[in-house]
Amino acid sequence: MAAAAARVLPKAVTFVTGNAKKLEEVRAILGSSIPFQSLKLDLPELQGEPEDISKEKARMAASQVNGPVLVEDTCLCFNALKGLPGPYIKWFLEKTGHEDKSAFAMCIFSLALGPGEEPITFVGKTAGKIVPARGPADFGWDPVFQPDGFDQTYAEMPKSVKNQISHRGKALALVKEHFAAANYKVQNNESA
Ligand SMILES: O=c1[nH]c(=O)c2ncn([C@@H]3O[C@H](COP(=O)(O)OP(=O)(O)OP(=O)(O)O)[C@@H](O)[C@H]3O)c2[nH]1
Ligand SMILES: [Mg+2]
Repeated sequence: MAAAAARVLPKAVTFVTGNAKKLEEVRAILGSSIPFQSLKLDLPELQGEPEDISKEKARMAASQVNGPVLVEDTCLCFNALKGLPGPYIKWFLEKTGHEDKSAFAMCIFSLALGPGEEPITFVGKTAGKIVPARGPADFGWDPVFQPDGFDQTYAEMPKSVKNQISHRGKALALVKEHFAAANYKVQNNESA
């Protein structure tokens, strides 16, 4: 019996983000494994469960792009605060006496093949702890997150090492597996 026909996409997948540092990492991690173009859009910052936020971002992006999109939502979550995500990090570090500085970085990619299509999610998590800042401060909380098994923070390690072990690297490994299995065909390959 012949294999199921590959799904034809009207154009290459667009990775939508307003964050240049994310785009830099996604490019480095994906290389030429998945042909994609990118678009800088400031999507609304939604509230809710990380997976729902990521899916909703994908729905909004797919309707704006009118085609297949990939988006991601990232958070740094503290085990001491039952996984409460990111924005309270400064307060957490300076004002709280929590003994438990363990945390995890989580990245949830969502792929929507077009407007109105249910997004598929890919989750990557890296466990570590929150430490006083070390290393270059050009990407969010990289200086204060030290992954388990390493004596450097994300900011201190070479990019190639971060990308191999990071929340983003792990989630993108799943995205790559999905693309390899799905074998999408792009109708009008005008991606760069
Ligand atoms: O130190 C970091 N290392 C990382 O690997 C990383 N990934 C994301 N972030 C930051 O975490 C917040 C998430 O927000 P976020 O997912 O909504 O992203 P964003 O709003 O910047 O872009 P986007 O939503 O347009 O894609 C933003 O402040 C990002 O700068 C990171 N910080
Ligand atoms: Mg955002």
